[in-house]
Amino acid sequence: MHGSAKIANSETRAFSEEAWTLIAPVRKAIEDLPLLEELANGSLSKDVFLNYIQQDALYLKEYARALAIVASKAPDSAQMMRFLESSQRALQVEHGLHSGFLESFGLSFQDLESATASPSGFAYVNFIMATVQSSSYAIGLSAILPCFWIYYDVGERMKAMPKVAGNPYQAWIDTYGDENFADGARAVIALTDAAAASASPAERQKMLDVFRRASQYEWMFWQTASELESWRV
Ligand SMILES: Cc1ncc(CO)c(N)n1
Repeated sequence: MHGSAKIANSETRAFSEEAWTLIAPVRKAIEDLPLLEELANGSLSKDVFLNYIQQDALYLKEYARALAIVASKAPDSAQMMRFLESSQRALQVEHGLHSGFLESFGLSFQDLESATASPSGFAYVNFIMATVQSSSYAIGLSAILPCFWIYYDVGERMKAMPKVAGNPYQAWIDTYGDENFADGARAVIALTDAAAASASPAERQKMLDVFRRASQYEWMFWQTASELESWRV
């Protein structure tokens, strides 16, 4: 009995390790993003930040729906509860963190919700929604995991940097460097590993594919927000 638990464990561990290694080039590109460096040192232009935060509010609203769909596919009530809570948290961040920033930048919540999703933001949420709606729980988890893991990773890195006095973006850093956010991200990693343990080889491959694609979109989301990307026609 112990033996098989051990085997399951090393197999499951392998999934998140393999997935994280697979996206090493994407992670490197994220580390090199000027937007994140400037957010950390407080030098980011307000226009770019506001554009990012507006796009992110639109994203989080849809992401919250995706989490609720993942919850509906979970095999037990503990996992359902986790994703329903995460869904609620995403909406709280949209309303709390984002509207807090808007106030300090002189915009209203209406401005936030009336914005149009950028081509890349739109593509990302639609990819996530299509994946969670049409796929198994395991594949759905792999599509939503990069959102947790990459922000957790960025939050940890920023937290380790010396604090810049008067950084107007400190609340953003604090949100994603928070221990609760870290705990949540680690829990989703563990659940994805557990789901991968009973996935067929084909399903496992699909899990890696969607994990990588979502990670690429995470990079793209920040990159295109810095470019103030909009619909060209
Ligand atoms: C685009 C994006 N991905 C992940 C997160 C973290 O919840 C976020 N706020 N925005």
